[in-house]
Amino acid sequence: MENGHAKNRVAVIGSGNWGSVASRLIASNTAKLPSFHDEVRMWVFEEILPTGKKLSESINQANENCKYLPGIKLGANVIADPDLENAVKDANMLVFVTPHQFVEDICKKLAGKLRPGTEAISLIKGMEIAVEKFSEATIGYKKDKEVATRWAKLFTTPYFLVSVVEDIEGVELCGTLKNVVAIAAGLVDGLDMGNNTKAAIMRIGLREMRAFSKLLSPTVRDNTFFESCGVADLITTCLGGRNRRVAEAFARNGGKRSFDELEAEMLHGQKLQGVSTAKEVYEVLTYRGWQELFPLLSTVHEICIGQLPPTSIVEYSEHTPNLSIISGSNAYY
Ligand SMILES: NC(=O)C1=CN([C@@H]2O[C@H](COP(=O)(O)OP(=O)(O)OC[C@H]3O[C@@H](n4cnc5c(N)ncnc54)[C@H](O)[C@@H]3O)[C@@H](O)[C@H]2O)C=CC1
Ligand SMILES: O=C(CO)COP(=O)(O)O
Repeated sequence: MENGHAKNRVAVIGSGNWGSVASRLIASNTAKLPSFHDEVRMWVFEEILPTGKKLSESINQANENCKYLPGIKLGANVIADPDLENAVKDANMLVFVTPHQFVEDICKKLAGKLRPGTEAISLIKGMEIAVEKFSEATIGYKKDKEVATRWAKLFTTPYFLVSVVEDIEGVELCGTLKNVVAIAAGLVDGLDMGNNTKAAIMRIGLREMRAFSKLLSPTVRDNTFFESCGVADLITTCLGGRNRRVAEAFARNGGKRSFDELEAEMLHGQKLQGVSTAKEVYEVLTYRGWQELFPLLSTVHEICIGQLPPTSIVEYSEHTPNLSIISGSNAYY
């Protein structure tokens, strides 16, 4: 018996690429661990496939998400459920893993529908784990290490190492901000600027991530940026992620085709997070008067909305008066 329940029941809210991978990973553990019910309910945002079949039915029949994670069996104990309320009604552990733009609406629908004492985690990390290549992740927690450890147990496998860090805000902000830097890295790729430029962009991006996080939330720890959720996730996403790939196409098209158009064409229903995150970050920068402190984060948004050309990603330094801060000794950098 853990956290007051006879057995923990897990529901995964989301069934995209990472949502499907997470469900598979979790289900492989719930099937083995006596403190968990075997079944993992996976809420599916219902879609009709080109065959005319419902996505949720297709997943349950094939034990595979043919749209978002084709070719990978999820495990017989993963049950796709298009009814959000039904998917969570028996669960005491919720795993949120939808694109962030949908979370508010989902939370409104869940208000008042959860069992008392229900715990939740938000997934922020991305790697090639569906095919069981070695990777790792970080769980951020506040005070209660026992809760964090229970979540870590749910995710850890021999090929997926999970560490816990007492810094929720730092872990969250790492996962959020690296998607903006990934857009910058993709632009550099699309401009054929080469590895040195890309490495410089990643380095400046990491410094801006850390500085922005610490300004926003002074409890954020430096060490968090050296965990898997920090530098490792930044590297993987800048080398191979969806944000990087679509940004590369955006730059190759000279900014003439919008991110929305390229996302729809290239990702087939998967969602970019970096473009909307850049906008949200920009709003904070503008509101707080921090724009000049964060030239990279600001420039990414201005490029995404067509205010600046893609080439500005390597030019902002020339007309940004505060850039010296980045290489200087500013307390935040
Ligand atoms: N794919 C990856 O490697 C990783 C992704 N993440 C994060 O996890 C979150 C989810 O990403 P993925 O699972 O990759 O999703 P995805 O981008 O592969 O798929 C999009 C998902 O959104 C759903 N959707 C579309 N419209 C919706 C609506 N109106 N309401 C609710 N859902 C809707 C789709 O049905 C689909 O499940 C994102 O924030 C992403 O950044 C985190 C780590 C790794
Ligand atoms: O980690 C990820 C999202 O947070 C995956 O990155 P991409 O969406 O760029 O593939």
